[in-house]
Amino acid sequence: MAAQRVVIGVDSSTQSTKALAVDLETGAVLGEGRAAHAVSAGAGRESDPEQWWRALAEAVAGTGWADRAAACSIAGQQHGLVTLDTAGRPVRPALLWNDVRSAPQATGLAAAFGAAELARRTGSVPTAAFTSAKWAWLRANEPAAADRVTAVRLPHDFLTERLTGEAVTDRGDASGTGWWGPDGYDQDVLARIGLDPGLLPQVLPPGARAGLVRGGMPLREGALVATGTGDNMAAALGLGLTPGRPVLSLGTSGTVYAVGRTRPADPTGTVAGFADALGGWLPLACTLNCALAVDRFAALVGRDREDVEGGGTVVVLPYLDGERTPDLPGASGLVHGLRHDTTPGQLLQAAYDGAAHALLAALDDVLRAGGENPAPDEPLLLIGGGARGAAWQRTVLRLSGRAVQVPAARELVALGAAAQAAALLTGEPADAVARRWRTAEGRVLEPVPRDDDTLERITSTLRRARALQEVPPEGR
Ligand SMILES: Nc1ncnc2c1ncn2[C@@H]1O[C@H](COP(=O)(O)OP(=O)(O)O)[C@@H](O)[C@H]1O
Ligand SMILES: O=C(CO)[C@@H](O)[C@H](O)COP(=O)(O)O
Repeated sequence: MAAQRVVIGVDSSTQSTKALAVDLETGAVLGEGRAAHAVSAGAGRESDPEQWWRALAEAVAGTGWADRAAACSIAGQQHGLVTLDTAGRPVRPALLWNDVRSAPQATGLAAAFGAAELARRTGSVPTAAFTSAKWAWLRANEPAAADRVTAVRLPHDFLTERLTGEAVTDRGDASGTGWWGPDGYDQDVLARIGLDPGLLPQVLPPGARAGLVRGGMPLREGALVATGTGDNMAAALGLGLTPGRPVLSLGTSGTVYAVGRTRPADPTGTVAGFADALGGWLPLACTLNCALAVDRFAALVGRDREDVEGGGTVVVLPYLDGERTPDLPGASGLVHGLRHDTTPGQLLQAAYDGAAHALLAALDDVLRAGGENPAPDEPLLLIGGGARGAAWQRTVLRLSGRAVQVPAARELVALGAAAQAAALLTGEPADAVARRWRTAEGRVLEPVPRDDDTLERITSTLRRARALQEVPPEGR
């Protein structure tokens, strides 16, 4: 009865699709598949949703269980604007979470409603990342394309709908649109950006079934499909996260978050007030430049990513994609404090430090926004591609001053999706499935004294460099 025992979880994230086939009882990973995505360069960040669909087929085939799994679920990068025509085909490439061209539209929305009022309504003050700003950008810059749109989806909704034929989403990913609040879609925000609510998917309750896999699909016909969710919400499920336990995720984006018991509404916009994929909240701060930006910096200085050196006073703000935390969408990379004796290894270490700085600074705000008390003794869970790197681990230990736990399980977003799929079969909450699978277990790295001098040097450089960084983003 193999079909009863195995579920597939998918992470369709910025750089790739990753799929895991997981044993329902034990959580053992039975097979893995992966396929890369292309992201546009230049002023914007776009990807073709058809490419995600092909990558999904390749990744699930790679698990070896696509034709036998009993249930599946798809998690995806948050916020992306997927626009479809009457045939369900993309009208244009998706505008991704790290496309900063929509910054003026985000500012316009905050000005129209008031930042505090938007935080009260939708949980968040929108930045360029939010789908509401992206739709407003499309309306302003490509009105003919916007007029052809008959359905608006998030990346994971698009893939779930292709599999099932059902136009549905979940509260976690919906909370990153900027047009969803506790009472459902916010009609005033939608009216302001000129988006017909009839174009949006239905928000299903936590634990609901999205539908069944249709015939002719890359997964077994009739397999159950869970709602899926945003990648950060899925990782929270995948860790079996309980309230107040902080997570730092080092991927293309850097994120810091914790499950909260109270609904966040940070009027400063540093903490996004997301919902989780269950009934709670997931306050989160996100940077645009994390592991990918540091790797790019390593290539620039001609070093392997682990080839770092301590010492020196150079500061790097690695804002290669603009930045979201702090909200400087037009910012660019900046090196300050170079001396004759600065080494390439010190420059690279400074890039790690500059990438970690804002995330760690936001950690306590994230906890407070969810109604939790900061608990400095609680080990920080470290996940995402960067969590495997020794230089990243040492950087986080040194700049946080706290213990760090690195789960042995690697693909926590895909595991969270798998837990959501498993929950459809067993009736358990998805986070309880993940705790039963012991997914968060892993090495705990002992704390070291916090390097306050480095943190202060970065804070001070950031403050003095504001005139250079507070510029409009390139592009329309
Ligand atoms: N062993 C490693 N050590 C340090 N960094 C790594 C390692 N493997 C991957 N990375 C970094 O992780 C990034 C991918 O992270 P991941 O969380 O998979 O990305 P995504 O944002 O697409 O979800 C890569 O761009 C790379 O910078
Ligand atoms: O925008 C956010 C969170 O608000 C990002 O975290 C995206 O969800 C993309 O994630 P990765 O592809 O880097 O995992």
